[in-house]
Amino acid sequence: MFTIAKQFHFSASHTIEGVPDDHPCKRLHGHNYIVELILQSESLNDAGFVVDYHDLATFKKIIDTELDHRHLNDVLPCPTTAEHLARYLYQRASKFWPNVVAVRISETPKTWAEYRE
Ligand SMILES: Nc1nc2c(c(=O)[nH]1)N=C([C@H](O)[C@H](O)COP(=O)(O)OP(=O)(O)OP(=O)(O)O)CN2
Ligand SMILES: [Zn+2]
Repeated sequence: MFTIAKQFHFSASHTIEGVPDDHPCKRLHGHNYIVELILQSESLNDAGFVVDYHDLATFKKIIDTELDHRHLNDVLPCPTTAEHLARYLYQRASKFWPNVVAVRISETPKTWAEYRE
């Protein structure tokens, strides 16, 4: 099995509503998010790729258009946690690349959340 991954970046603000009032994430704040898109395949195409990294430019466009420099609470129809964001982007990506296996989101250098089916 071959696995590839590519990182993408965006900046956005959010609040998390479902936490106690004294939780810092209830306050308006932002992150420089890192998104990792992970794809797998048992075979390679004629060029020797799972997917050409260049073809993932469509995913960058989705992130830039839908998430970058936005308030995530206005975008996602669910809590704006890293977990939900990972699932949202997995579902967007898997429409274009059926061999997406996971999306991983980092809000800080010390944390990540991943969605895979
Ligand atoms: N399981 C989750 N926990 C938290 C999420 C999340 O999306 N999923 N999000 C947040 C905050 O939005 C933000 O990411 C802060 O995280 P935290 O690691 O607490 O960041 P800090 O820089 O404050 O961490 P230090 O403890 O200072 O290292 C919170 N939890
Ligand atoms: Zn946050």
